[in-house]
Amino acid sequence: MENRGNKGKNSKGLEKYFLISVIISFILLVCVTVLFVILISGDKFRKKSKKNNAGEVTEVSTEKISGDAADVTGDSTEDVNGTGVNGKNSENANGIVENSTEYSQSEDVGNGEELTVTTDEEGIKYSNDSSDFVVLSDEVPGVILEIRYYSTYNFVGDRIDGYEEATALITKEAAAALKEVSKDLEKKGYRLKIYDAYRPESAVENFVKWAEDPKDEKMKEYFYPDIDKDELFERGYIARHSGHSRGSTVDVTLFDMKKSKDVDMGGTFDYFGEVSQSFCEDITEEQAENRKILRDAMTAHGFEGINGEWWHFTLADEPYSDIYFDFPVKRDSIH
Ligand SMILES: C[C@@H](N)C(=O)N[C@H](C)C(=O)O
Ligand SMILES: [Zn+2]
Repeated sequence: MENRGNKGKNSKGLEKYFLISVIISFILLVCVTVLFVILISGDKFRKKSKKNNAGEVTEVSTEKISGDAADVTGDSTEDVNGTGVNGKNSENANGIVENSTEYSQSEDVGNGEELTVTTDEEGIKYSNDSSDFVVLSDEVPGVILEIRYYSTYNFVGDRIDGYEEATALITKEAAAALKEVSKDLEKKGYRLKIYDAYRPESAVENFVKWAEDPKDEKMKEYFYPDIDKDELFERGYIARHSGHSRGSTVDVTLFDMKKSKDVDMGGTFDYFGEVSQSFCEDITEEQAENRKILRDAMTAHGFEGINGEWWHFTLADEPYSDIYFDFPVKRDSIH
């Protein structure tokens, strides 16, 4: 009887130890899990927080996403703090897809205005805020528009992405300066004819895509007969980040009101070759003088030309010297 009583006591004691060790193991498991979760989320937070130029903390994800690249290629857009973060995914050499994310912030652009600006992984700033832009023909009476990238008569041979109407948009500052240029030239019997003004980033992307297709040379004989298509960017005839996208650049020529025709500049718009150089010596004196009339009128009101293209001028004191805009060329883009 006493033996049976001891056996009963021993098995109860064993049960007790078993129960206690189960409880301890369970508590240990919970602790390890909690610790693991804290470590993981801490790491993620450290990666996501980065100070922007203004000293504010902005979301910048450098998160690595492994797995099937096909699932994650393309652009992703995610709203963060109401401003937006655009992630562009690219696969690295190890087959890991890196989400090198752009970030957006509100930026004081120095003229009392705040713009929402997105900075990409190369540090290039973009905005789709058109609030400082106007319709050029509303501000400069008598200006003539021949918007080549809306038409198909340009070096690509098609309407260019982002040109949705045959109109010209430009910053208020550049429009005010052009108005003065136009007034001066009118006294001499000329009007300004505009080929291009603000150029959306999407248009530049269209140029880049076109340049990557060596078979598409349908406009070669008119615009670049002596230059290999694959050298147009390299030689500076077309820019990957164009001053036009900053909103204060125009491509312009003179229209003679008495003769009712374009003034002879000894070369045509977007001809990629030496004759387009502003001070080309291979043109007549009269043609050189005509280029001078245009250049003098533009520089008198704050524009600067470039050597490679007699028709291309940028407002020297441009309001957005490092911001590239991307909204469509159409009246509706202006509020
Ligand atoms: C493409 C041509 N019209 C032009 O604008 N070229 C300059 C270099 C640019 O792309 O800004
Ligand atoms: Zn130009």
